[in-house]
Amino acid sequence: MSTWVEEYRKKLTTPDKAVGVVKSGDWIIYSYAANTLPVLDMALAQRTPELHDIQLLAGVSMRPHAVVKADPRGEHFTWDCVHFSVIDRKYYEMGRAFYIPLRYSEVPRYIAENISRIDVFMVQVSPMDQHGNFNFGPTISHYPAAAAKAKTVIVEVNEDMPIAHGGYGNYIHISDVDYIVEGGHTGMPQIPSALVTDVDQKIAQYVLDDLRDGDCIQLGIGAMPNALGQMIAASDLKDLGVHTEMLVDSYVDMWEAGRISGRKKQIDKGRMVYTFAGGTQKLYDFINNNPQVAGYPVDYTNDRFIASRNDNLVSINNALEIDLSGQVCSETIGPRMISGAGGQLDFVDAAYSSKGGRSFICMESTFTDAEGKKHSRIRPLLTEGAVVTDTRPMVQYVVTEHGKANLKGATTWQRAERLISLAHPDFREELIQEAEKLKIWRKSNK
Ligand SMILES: CC(=O)SCCNC(=O)CCNC(=O)[C@H](O)C(C)(C)COP(=O)(O)OP(=O)(O)OC[C@H]1O[C@@H](n2cnc3c(N)ncnc32)[C@H](O)[C@@H]1OP(=O)(O)O
Ligand SMILES: CCCC(=O)O
Repeated sequence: MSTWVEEYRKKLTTPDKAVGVVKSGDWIIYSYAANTLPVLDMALAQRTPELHDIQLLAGVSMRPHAVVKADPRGEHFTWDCVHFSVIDRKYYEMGRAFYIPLRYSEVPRYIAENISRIDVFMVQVSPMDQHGNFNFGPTISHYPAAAAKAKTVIVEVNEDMPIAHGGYGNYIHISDVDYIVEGGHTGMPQIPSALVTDVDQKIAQYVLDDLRDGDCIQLGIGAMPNALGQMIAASDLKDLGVHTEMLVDSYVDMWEAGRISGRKKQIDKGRMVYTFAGGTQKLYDFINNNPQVAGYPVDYTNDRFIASRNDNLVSINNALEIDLSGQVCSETIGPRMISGAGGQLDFVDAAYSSKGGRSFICMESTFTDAEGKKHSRIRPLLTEGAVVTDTRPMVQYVVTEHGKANLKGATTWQRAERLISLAHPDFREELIQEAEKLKIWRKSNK
């Protein structure tokens, strides 16, 4: 019997016993995204009445949580998110979730330096290999930092979790684990690609027109990046590379269509680099035992100095609104949280820092509210309470279904002119009047 099998037996316990280590006042990190924990979460929820003032650091939830259901008023567990998924956004609307404003690249450092202690790290992993390693599967993110900081590490084994190859940090060794819980076949969360509209396709076409053979791409989340992925798959682009934060289904389409080779990358040549993967079974099957993909901690993927070592890095992300000076908001509607800063600014910065690189911030020019009223996403000023995700000196290309504009180095009047040309025609006159009041409209334009 190998040493690791013996150690496995010693550390194997039931979910109830494992969560028995939690005490009132503890700080806990829950693994997230496709590693959202079903079994340990259920066991912890059963202890709700006896536990108080527990901080749960989580976010990007891809399954609902029993601890939130068991404590709808947040009297026992506080839900602190590094980023909101649709599920976390629902918790926030219930008054149950809080946000930690951070660039995603900083999360490991925040754990190492800015949290005084982590009492427990609970993480979903794949079954142990013969060397005593548990693979983190589709999400590496901040898990190595969490494991290094936590006083107690509990792994929940999911028999269905893919084994993902990585650069480093994609495994935790049994010697660094305190308790093992066997979750059985708990499946993988299935996140279907967002439905693509004609507007998404028009926006994606403007970006596609700018892509060149050998570019190294980062696609954000949502329908437009998904549309672009499908359009790249159908194009004749070749030798694309991938250095991204999130891996989604459309990368599999691009790979299968022969668009991605990674041959022109300066680092991680030939490999698709990411920090978390979320999509359908097609994606989880693709990453399983595939040496062509490499999962890394987020302070590698999203670090501007590392990412920008790849020439021609092209970042393509979505935003919610932009003001006429070029400040981009991608995370709130006024003061209402929608998602988070995530890795947007990391990649806007990295792409521009890369030789030949470019960054694209994309948005539909309008938003239609529940009453059917259209609002321009290009606004004189950001909605009161909105936060700035990308400051105006950082922003390069902005794209809507009405065109594409480069804001780098543009004066305030050029920004106003270029952005108004991207606005929906119904709003252009009103925007010009507001630009005049803001003293960013040239008299010679009249
Ligand atoms: C994982 C990665 O993305 S890696 C890329 C780097 N990270 C980032 O870019 C992080 C910041 N960006 C993001 O979070 C996203 O790209 C977003 C939020 C800007 C856009 O994401 P999408 O999924 O395309 O947004 P979507 O159009 O579905 O809008 C999200 C929500 O905001 C609401 N919303 C959007 N615009 C408005 C508006 N002007 N007024 C009111 N509500 C609005 C939508 O109704 C939706 O709400 P719901 O889910 O409750 O129905
Ligand atoms: C976890 C961060 C997700 C994002 O960048 O959108």
